[in-house]
Amino acid sequence: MSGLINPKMALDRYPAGEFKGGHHSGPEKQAGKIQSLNEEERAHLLPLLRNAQWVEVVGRDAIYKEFIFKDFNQAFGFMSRVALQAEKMDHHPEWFNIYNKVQITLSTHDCGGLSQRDITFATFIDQASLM
Ligand SMILES: C[C@H](O)[C@H](O)[C@H]1CNC2=NC(N)=NC(=O)C2=N1
Repeated sequence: MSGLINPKMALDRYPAGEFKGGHHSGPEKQAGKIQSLNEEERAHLLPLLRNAQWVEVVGRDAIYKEFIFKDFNQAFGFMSRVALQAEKMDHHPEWFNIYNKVQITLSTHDCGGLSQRDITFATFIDQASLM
């Protein structure tokens, strides 16, 4: 699938929790509360996501992408990889699966919108869809 997020580019620019040039140690570190992405971060990161076929959800600060696999087995293998990573990150997708199709929406409930975690997770999800 062309245009996948280049994980290096996305994470180099904003490794999870560290935003160079920000006013604080990192968007997620302020007072332990996760911060939603600011305008500057969005300006840099959202084009990368759009390039990888993620779309912004209308009426919600969230991103969405649909994945289609050869069959259910492949789809479920993908979902298993994503589920394990979700547990590892303590960051979970909103998703729907019908046979070989997996629809994923990402947003951070703790801040009511997109955070760096969603970017990091989307990058992982794109990689996991290639395996
Ligand atoms: C208690 C638990 O750590 C929190 O509820 C975690 C779990 N997984 C999560 N997943 C997502 N997408 N957003 C969150 O804010 C979130 N918070």
